Parts: sequence; C-alpha cells; structure tokens
Amino acid sequence: MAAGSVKRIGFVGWRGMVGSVLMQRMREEGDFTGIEPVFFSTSQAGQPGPDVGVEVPAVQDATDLDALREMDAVVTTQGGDYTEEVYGALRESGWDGYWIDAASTLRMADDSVIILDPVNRDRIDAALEQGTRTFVGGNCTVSLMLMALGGLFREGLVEWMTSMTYQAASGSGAKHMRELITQMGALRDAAGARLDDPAAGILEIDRAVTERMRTGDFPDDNFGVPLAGSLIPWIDKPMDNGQSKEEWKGSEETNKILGRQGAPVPIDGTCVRIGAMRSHAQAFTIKLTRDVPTDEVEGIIGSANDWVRVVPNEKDPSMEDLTPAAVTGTLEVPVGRLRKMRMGGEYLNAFSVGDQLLWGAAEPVRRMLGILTHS
Ligand SMILES: NC(=O)C1=CN([C@@H]2O[C@H](COP(=O)(O)OP(=O)(O)OC[C@H]3O[C@@H](n4cnc5c(N)ncnc54)[C@H](OP(=O)(O)O)[C@@H]3O)[C@@H](O)[C@H]2O)C=CC1
Ligand SMILES: N[C@@H](CC(=O)OP(=O)(O)O)C(=O)O
Repeated sequence: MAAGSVKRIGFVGWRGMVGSVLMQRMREEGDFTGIEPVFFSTSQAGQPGPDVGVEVPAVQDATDLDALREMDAVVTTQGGDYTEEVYGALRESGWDGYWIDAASTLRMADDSVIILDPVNRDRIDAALEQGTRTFVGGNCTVSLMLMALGGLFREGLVEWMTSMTYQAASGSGAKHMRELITQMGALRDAAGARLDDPAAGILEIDRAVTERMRTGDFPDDNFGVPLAGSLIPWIDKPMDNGQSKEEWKGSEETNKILGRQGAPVPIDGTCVRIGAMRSHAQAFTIKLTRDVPTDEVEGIIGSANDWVRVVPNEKDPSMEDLTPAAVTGTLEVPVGRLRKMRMGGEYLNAFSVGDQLLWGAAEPVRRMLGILTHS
C-alpha cells in the first residue's frame, strides 16, 4: 500500500491525555476529512465513537487483531504496554499497514523511524520509499530540544551539548497533573490565614508549609514525594551507567532522529521534574564546532522551522515569553538566553520551552499521519 492511498485509520488511545490533544489538533486542522477513522478502546468497545465531524462506526475492541488488520494504519497513543501486547502479534499475523505510535517501546527498533518531520522529513521520506511501516514519536524533551536547536545540528555546529531539564507534571500523566494541583492546595491550606496577614512572619509560614510537605498524609501517591514547593531530580528508570532513562534518551533518540548513530553527537545532562503543568523547559550548554557570532547563531536557530522563535537575551522578554505560562497550549518553541559563555566563543548558552503534549507528543504523530494520508 502506497502512502497517499491510506484511508482506513484505527485510533487507539484517543480517550487519554495525549490522545485527546491529538483529536483536538486533528479537528482544528480538518484532518478527519478524506479518511475513514475507526476508534478502538480497551474498555469502551460497542459505545458510540467520538464526534470528530465525520461519521464513525461504534468503538471497536483494541485487542481484536482481526479488526485492527482491516486498518491501513493504526495510530496509537495508548502507551507502551498496549504496544507490547498488540504490535508483535499484529505484525506476525501478516499485517503490513502503517503503525504510528507515541510510546517509547519501538523507538530504537532497527525497522522503525523516530518522527519529527520539521527536523527529519528527509529520513521519513527515505524510509517510506524503502518500505518502512513503523513510525514512532520521540521523547518529549528530545523532540522539543530538536525543534529548538535543529538549525545548529543541521549546520553541523554542535560538537557536544548538555541539557538540564525542567520537566512538567504532564510528562508523568494526567493523575500527576491533578496531584500537583492538590499538593499546591495542601500547601496553601497549611499557610492558612497567616498568608493573608501582612504582619505574619515568613519563617512561620515557611515552617508550616515545610512541615505539611513532610507529613505522612501529604498527597503524593503518584509522584511518591512532594513536587509542589520542591522538585524531583530523577525521571524514568535507572540505567546501568548512572543516567536516568530520560537522560539516556536525550543522546540515543537525538542521534537516531538525526541519522548520526554511526558518529553520535555527545549529549548528556540532568533531567528534573518541576511543578509546571504541561510545558517542559531546558537549559543548554552547547560546544560549537567553531566560534560563530551570536547574531549568526540567532539567524540559524530562528530560521530552522516555522515554530521556533528567538527571544532576545533581555530580562523582560525572557520573563514574558520564555516560560511555561507563556507557551502552554501553543505550538511555539521560543529559544532565548542566547549568549556566549565565559569559557570562550565556542561555548553557547541557550534556554528553550515548549508544550510537551503538542510537539512533545501529539503533533509529530498527527503530522506523520498527514504525510501518509494527505500528501
Ligand atoms: N504523557 C506524556 O507526556 C506522554 C505520553 N506518551 C505516551 O502516550 C501514552 C499515553 O499517555 P497518556 O495520554 O498520558 O495516558 P492516559 O492515562 O491519559 O490514557 C491512556 C488510556 O487510559 C484509558 N483510560 C482509562 N480511564 C480513562 C479516563 N477516565 N479518561 C481517559 N482515558 C482513560 C484510555 O484507554 P481505553 O479507551 O482503552 O480505556 C486511554 O487511552 C503513554 O503511556 C506514553 O507511552 C508519549 C509522549 C508523552
Ligand atoms: N518521560 C517524559 C514523557 C515522555 O515523553 O516519555 P516517553 O519517552 O516515554 O514518551 C516525561 O516524563 O516528561
């Protein structure tokens, strides 16, 4: 089946957080026109399908391989457990449709491509040409970093890089977002009336808040520790080399997306969860391959794609435009704090922020489906 003749699309995971953002973006962009969507669920089979502006059949069972085999493409935002359960069996049954996935399970497989078309459209096209059928969205910090700094990689300007991340609660899922707000509320309640009394001592307020964080009944069932008023310097599983898996992905996935696995660009850093809702931020130290003037660097970064935007390295624009509060819900990827570091002209400082449910999860998946169905 050639890309372009892909019509019957099975959606799995559309009820979840990433899936809901995908549905919203597809409706906004009119992507349901011209395709025949079929919605699958592990829990809602037989229910009416969602309202996406075109007629859809009743929801089907997401574990029914015969029903999935009818699809030209399956788009899943259901999660890695589902992929592990269904993907192998579906392929073994002879199905050779397109599998587009947001989960990490298949990212590093030899026969898959990590999709981020503003950065690696050429690799996607080449893979399609060669018959690749499995396309996987990248890790959110990796995709957002490459949307921000793709120009520097394209120009061969990155010798090595560190990324120190400030990752939002949404990266852990919807329950964690709720828990963050609950924790914030618990801290506010602990401060109590003292917060409204300008005469109340700040140290007393601080003591009450800190004590509340340390009580056994603090609402941290999902994070395991306080996030509100604190942070968590570990994301995902431990690797054998001391990295967290999130840090490991920063190097492995980036180099796969760029087709640099044979000569990888060294990338490392520390991934940290902070109390933002759904936008990740990252601070970068970039060792350039040569001393490029900062205005040239700005031009290269700012012209790399339609969503990246350079924010002047000044206090007010940085505070107003370079934050989760400013970016959440948009596709913009601002990059700022661009300046040469005191170590020398080849050392570049940068800071970026982006919505991790959009470019970090749903948008690359949506655009890959568009490449198959509308191009
Ligand atoms: N969260 C993130 O930032 C990112 C996540 N991903 C990937 O996407 C996967 C899904 O993540 P996420 O969307 O956060 O997961 P969710 O937990 O929000 O949704 C996953 C599934 O849970 C089921 N579900 C059960 N109860 C409900 C309910 N009340 N409302 C909605 N859905 C419900 C749905 O499946 P059903 O219809 O079958 O019941 C749904 O598709 C992750 O496992 C990960 O692999 C990728 C990048 C980023
Ligand atoms: N791990 C990311 C979310 C994400 O994208 O994960 P994965 O690489 O499993 O898709 C976070 O917690 O912020």
